[in-house]
Amino acid sequence: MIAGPCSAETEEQVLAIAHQLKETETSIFRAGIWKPRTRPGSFEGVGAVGLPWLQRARSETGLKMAVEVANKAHVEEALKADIDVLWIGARSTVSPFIVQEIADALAGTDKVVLVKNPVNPDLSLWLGAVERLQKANINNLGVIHRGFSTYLKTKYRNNPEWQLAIDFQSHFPDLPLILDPSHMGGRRDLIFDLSQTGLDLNYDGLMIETHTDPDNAWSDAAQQITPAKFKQLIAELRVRSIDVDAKDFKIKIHTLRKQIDAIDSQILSNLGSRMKIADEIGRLKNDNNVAILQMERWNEILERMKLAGNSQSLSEKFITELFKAIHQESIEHQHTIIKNKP
Ligand SMILES: O=C(O)C(=O)C[C@]1(C(=O)O)C=C[C@@H](O)C=C1
Repeated sequence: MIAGPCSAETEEQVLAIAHQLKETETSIFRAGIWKPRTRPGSFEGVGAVGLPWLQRARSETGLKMAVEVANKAHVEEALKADIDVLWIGARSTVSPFIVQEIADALAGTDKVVLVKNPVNPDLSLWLGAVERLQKANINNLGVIHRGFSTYLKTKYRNNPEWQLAIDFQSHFPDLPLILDPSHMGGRRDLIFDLSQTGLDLNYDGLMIETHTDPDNAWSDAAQQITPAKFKQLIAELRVRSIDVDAKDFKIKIHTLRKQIDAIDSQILSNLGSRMKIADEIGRLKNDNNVAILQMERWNEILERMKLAGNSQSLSEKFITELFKAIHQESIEHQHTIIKNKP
């Protein structure tokens, strides 16, 4: 559990929050000292003067201290202050130059370094940042999933894109994966559900912004909660185990998974049959000099499937993505046919 204010504001604020969090499940206290803000003019952090506040909070509470670092100077200051955990923010992870600068400044450290996902949903940037740190011989690594920018309007400040984090994990299965529901949701009322989803997906930890007076926080007021609310939220969360030994569970899940395997094979075989028909249409189009893309027909299929999906409790988003992928594959098949048989 990592908790603490978005920003360190005053020494009193840091100490008050840390003392309240000491009575909770928190093991690491977070506080932004240098705050990268999208636009100039808002509070950009107290800077290095806040580091002694964190040192005092650590000696009074025993909590480990975490700050964000965004360049070489920040790393040097944070290491000098013996901060325990340093995290690289989403706006830094997008920049290989900055990540390299931070990695060089941290080279060989045994401090814990956490890498937030890049602002945009680009898996390679996230992987690349971790690789740069590993190359600099930094071995106490972890990652933080805080969601991604999107031009689509969603209820989240940063869209979760859960699959991207799962893809990340398949590349680095041993790195601790932490969820940041505060930045993902951007709203207090979304923190619980996001946290529970994280635990259901077997995340290793949570980073939650907490403040003694959230409404008057100097940054990100809408997404912070009081230490008391944090304590209650943690108590209500259900931590899942990856597996249980219960015989009944094992038998039931085995049977259900067999059913899924059979249905998956059926889906694949149906897709293969559909593609064979698309190939035939491709040959017909080629013989008659007809264009591959048939917008009207494609729209008709999509609308019909969305309606049918609805009655099977399948979301419009899922149906659209599924059929777009099928249509794309069909078009690629027809291209291959036309290329090979002019
Ligand atoms: O109906 C066609 O013309 C097809 O080639 C089939 C199909 C499809 O896969 O459904 C593929 C491409 C067209 O844009 C429309 C539909």
